[in-house]
Amino acid sequence: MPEAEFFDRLEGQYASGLPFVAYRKPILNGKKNEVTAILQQDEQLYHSKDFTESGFVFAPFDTSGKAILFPENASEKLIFEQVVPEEVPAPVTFQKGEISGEKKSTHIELVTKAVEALKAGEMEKVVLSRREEVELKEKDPLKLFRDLLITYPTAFVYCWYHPKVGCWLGATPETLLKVEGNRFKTMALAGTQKFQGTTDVEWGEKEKQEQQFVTDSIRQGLEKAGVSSSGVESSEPYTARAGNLLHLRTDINGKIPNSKFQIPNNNPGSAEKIISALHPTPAVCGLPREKAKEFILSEENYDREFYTGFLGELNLQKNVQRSRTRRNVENLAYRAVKKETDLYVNLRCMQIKDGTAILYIGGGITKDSVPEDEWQETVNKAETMKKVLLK
Ligand SMILES: C=C(O[C@H]1C=CC=C(C(=O)O)[C@@H]1O)C(=O)O
Repeated sequence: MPEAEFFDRLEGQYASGLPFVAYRKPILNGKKNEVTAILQQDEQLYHSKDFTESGFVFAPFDTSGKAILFPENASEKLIFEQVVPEEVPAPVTFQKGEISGEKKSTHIELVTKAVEALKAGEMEKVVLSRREEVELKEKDPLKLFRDLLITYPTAFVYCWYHPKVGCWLGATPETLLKVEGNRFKTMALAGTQKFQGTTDVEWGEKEKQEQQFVTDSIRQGLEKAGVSSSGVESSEPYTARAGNLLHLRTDINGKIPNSKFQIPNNNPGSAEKIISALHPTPAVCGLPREKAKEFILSEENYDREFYTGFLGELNLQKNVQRSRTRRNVENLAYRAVKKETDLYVNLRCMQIKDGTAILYIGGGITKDSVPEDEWQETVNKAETMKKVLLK
């Protein structure tokens, strides 16, 4: 479908107050640039019971909250091929919004309290966050989405809307889980520094340790979910760029080994166990998970809602390129039911409300964290989104 028609349909859906999501997966080696939209045909709020359904899921951080679903069978799907400029545009210079001194001191107090608890051995790591409001010049979320698409080719970029919930936008670097057939992929992402023209950088002990916690805990979680460690492979940690930031990343992938967790095409729901083993990862919550979650819920002083939750395709019918060769015709029955789950952690995101963007930004705290540095890290992360909002 032509790009103009795609966005006309989305504008129409938004103007009619009907739910939709538009998204593009990270572009790898300049290859895949499909932008997809899922347009729900009614304004009902559907929920996923156990991730056995098919559709697009939008889940909150707090697992006691319900995950919202745009069911595949109640939605229309649109696709256009994004033409990506050869050169990614240089980061836009933008006016820095004033951040109040009060915001800074509140965050520093929160981090200081956490460092004390970490030093006392109550937890090993906790991820703490804050919100920041930015007055929007461009108030149309779909225009902001178009800017995000161009600015962040290697992120999962989305714009999600439901009249009963609100509008969220983001460009996240973190995969929660990808399942195709009986293979899965996930990643351990943590540690942050500013990108200054090269990915060839040194990492401090604090960041290395913080990221190792995430890798270890994901592997343990997978094992608890029944995925034996012998079926899991991890890369060495490496530096990955996300906009104006760098993170330490380990890719983890493997085979879902026993028949109980096989994900054959007629049993699309078996991703559930792995989802609950992974979410919320120590990249967004902490370790031990329950202690860190308790600390976050009692000390952060606001509701994260969908920030650090997850979103993406759930058991969604995979797009198949159908050529007319005989072999493909014969394979069609099998191919047409091929399902894919592709979920991302909702980071570098914002909520659009009454002409204002509410940005959500956080960072991992360990006993060695320096509160002033942690504050600066949230300022750097906020820039990722402000680049598009304040240009
Ligand atoms: C919680 C966030 O980032 C996580 C992901 C990558 C690196 C992180 C860090 O260095 O602290 C965080 O764990 C956020 O961006 O709001």
